[in-house]
Amino acid sequence: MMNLLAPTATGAIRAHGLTVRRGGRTVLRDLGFSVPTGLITGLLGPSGCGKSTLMRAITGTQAGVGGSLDVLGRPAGDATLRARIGYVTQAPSVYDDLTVRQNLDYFAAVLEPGRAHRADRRDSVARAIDEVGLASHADALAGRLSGGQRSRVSLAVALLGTPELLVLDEPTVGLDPVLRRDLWQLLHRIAAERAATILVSSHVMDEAERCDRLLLMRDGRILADDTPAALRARTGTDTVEAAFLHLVDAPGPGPTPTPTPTPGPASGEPRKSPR
Ligand SMILES: Nc1ncnc2c1ncn2[C@@H]1O[C@H](COP(=O)(O)OP(=O)(O)OP(=O)(O)O)[C@@H](O)[C@H]1O
Repeated sequence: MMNLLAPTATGAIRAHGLTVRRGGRTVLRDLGFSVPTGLITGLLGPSGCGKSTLMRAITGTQAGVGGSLDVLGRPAGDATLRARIGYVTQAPSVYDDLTVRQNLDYFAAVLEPGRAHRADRRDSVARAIDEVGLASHADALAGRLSGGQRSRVSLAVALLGTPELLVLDEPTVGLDPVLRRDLWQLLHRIAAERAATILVSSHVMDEAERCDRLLLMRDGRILADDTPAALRARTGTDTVEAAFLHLVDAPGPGPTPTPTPTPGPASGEPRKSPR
């Protein structure tokens, strides 16, 4: 049986010897990893470890990138990838003086301009608003929404155009525990219903348990590329946070950055669990 939780040769993102220099410093160093298609991969690590830089490299918005980085079968930054990736940055651009629907209409028109696409745009805006649960707020000004609702507007913008890959930079920052849980449930629904690959960053280790796979980062390097269960088992710990600390304290050159194949859904970690 195919192992759904292990990276495959046709992973959505594949990096080899990936290095990024910013401001004269090497901030990502010789990264090698694979992000499997159709799963939620969490990119976790302390503030400043390089999560946003890696996401920028993946979305083709970062200069100074060396090594090999393939996204959806194309080199990162390739023009054909623009419509295939939805990217929500840490400072998402939502216009406060527009309604939710007007915000989405605007971004839809940028993505798919022209009168000929008007009906498509209307459908894709309606679908995105519905998917993020904002149908009842579609005509509310974005500036009057709560933090959780605003982050769902950003997510809806990223869903326009039916992207195959969603890259979300710390979408749960500033949300209370209930809103965080709701957003994770929404991400799992989107991954399942759209068969999309989601790469989501967080510096909150307890969010790791909500991911199908994890890339743990520290100081510009990948510490581990595994499932939460395999990480806990490999390090003999009860939580991903403890596993992370175990890896940080490990003597020598540290754990191998290459992915460890792990048991699939049949062995105890379901593909989609209620989160
Ligand atoms: N514009 C920049 N020029 C030079 N160095 C930068 C720039 N932006 C970030 N850096 C450096 O790159 C490193 C990685 O930063 P990055 O923002 O990718 O980390 P992060 O893990 O996303 O942090 P956070 O969780 O706080 O957002 C840090 O050492 C940071 O100081």
